[in-house]
Amino acid sequence: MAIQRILVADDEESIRWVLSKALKKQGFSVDLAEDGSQARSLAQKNHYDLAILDIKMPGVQGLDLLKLFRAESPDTLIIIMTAEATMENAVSAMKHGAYDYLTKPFDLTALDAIILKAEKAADLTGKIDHLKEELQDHYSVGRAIIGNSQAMQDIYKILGRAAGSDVTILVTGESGTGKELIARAIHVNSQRLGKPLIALNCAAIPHELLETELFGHERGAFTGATERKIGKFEQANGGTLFLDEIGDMPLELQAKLLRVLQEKEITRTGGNQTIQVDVRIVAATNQDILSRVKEKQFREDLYYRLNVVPIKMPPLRERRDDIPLLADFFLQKSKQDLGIDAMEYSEELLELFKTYNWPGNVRELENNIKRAALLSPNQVLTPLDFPDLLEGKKYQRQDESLETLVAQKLENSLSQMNLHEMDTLYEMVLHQVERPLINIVLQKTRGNQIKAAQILGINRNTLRKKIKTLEIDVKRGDA
Ligand SMILES: Nc1ncnc2c1ncn2[C@@H]1O[C@H](COP(=O)(O)OP(=O)(O)OP(=O)(O)O)[C@@H](O)[C@H]1O
Repeated sequence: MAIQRILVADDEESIRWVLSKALKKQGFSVDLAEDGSQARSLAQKNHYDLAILDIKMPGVQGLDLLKLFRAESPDTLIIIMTAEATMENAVSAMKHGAYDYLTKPFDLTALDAIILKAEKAADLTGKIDHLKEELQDHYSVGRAIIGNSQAMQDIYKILGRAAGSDVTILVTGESGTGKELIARAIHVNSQRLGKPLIALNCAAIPHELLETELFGHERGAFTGATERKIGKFEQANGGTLFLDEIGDMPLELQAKLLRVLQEKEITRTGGNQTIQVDVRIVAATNQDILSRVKEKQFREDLYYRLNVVPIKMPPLRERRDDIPLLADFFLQKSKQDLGIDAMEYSEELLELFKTYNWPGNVRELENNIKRAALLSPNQVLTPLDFPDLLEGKKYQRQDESLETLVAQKLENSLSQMNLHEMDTLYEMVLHQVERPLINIVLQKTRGNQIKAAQILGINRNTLRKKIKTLEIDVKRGDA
């Protein structure tokens, strides 16, 4: 990751002008903000490799911007500009994670020296990130596929036969049946292991951006293309490209994809150079792709080009034999993640698992088990720990719902208070709910705040603030 895009925020026009000129001359792309609020909205829209922020600005101050960057874009390097070289300023900037600071007035050689140092740091960070990704890739690409049912064994056979060659594979099946897992297994079992496995979800990206996402673009290819972008095809060169939800690809792009697959070369948008690519394609869809072909929404020629080897993932309800194995696997995983030793299923629950319909397939089973392991105070999990499944089966006992329990408790407590004398009731009640909630989750995660924030679905910083204001003892996990 070299430095390409820089944000300069200063309310003095002359400083903006000098910095912008000097930085652009060195080939950087530069955005300017004349106050803190403008800087903040630019930072929310774009990613900056480096931000040079004045410490004192109207609107949001430089140090607050610095904190914002640290929280939302931690890899952006920050240089703070201060008018006076007071120690408080410098210390405060560095303490909050600034990369360096400049004292005004500065000459451009001081700026050059800092930029050069920052470039080296960015380069190093890029290398470390790359190594981390490689390591992560190595350990996560080959995630275990669980299942011994006949249906899964048939799939393993096809996988074994087809993975080693470069044939294109089309994986179909309902959502949550493990299509992405299969794509990873294909990559891991091919000669392309060690090369990139790049995934693109065609449904998650707006149609108009999909083309440049796949093939990249040159700088200046269209308004807003301030930098060259390398597309997924080039990123996957030598490896595998997993095109998820291929059924959602717009027709014009299908034609282009077909050409690329035949010619094995791409052209970046706005460019005229053809680039050779050696990429193995695994595509997946949860739609009935043949009906899309009949409706002329999916090109027949592309369908045949992708569907050289079809793999159809069976829904979980059609391979119920695998349910106990999967349930065990996910419970072990949750116990490990949460640091719990003892927890098991009741017979009744296993029966419910086997008879439930699982419209969300393996993903639904996995998520339900994770949630129950986290929230249940019991060592033996029963159907009551799985309200979603009971709701699905329509025999949930209303009086067990959390809301009803809280309402009863609240009514009891409030009846013993003189409400007319209260002035912070709302806050007091919220604290009393928040404190035990955060405590329980912290206990389950053994004080790991990153995991706890993830489980609660709140920002790490928000959790940190709450721990402070609610005076929760993190080590012990109680107040
Ligand atoms: N056989 C399996 N063994 C272990 N875990 C599985 C299995 N099948 C699916 N999973 C897990 O279920 C979750 C969903 O799987 P995956 O994302 O591969 O499904 P998908 O079919 O690609 O879903 P979607 O169509 O919604 O993208 C993942 O967390 C995955 O690890």
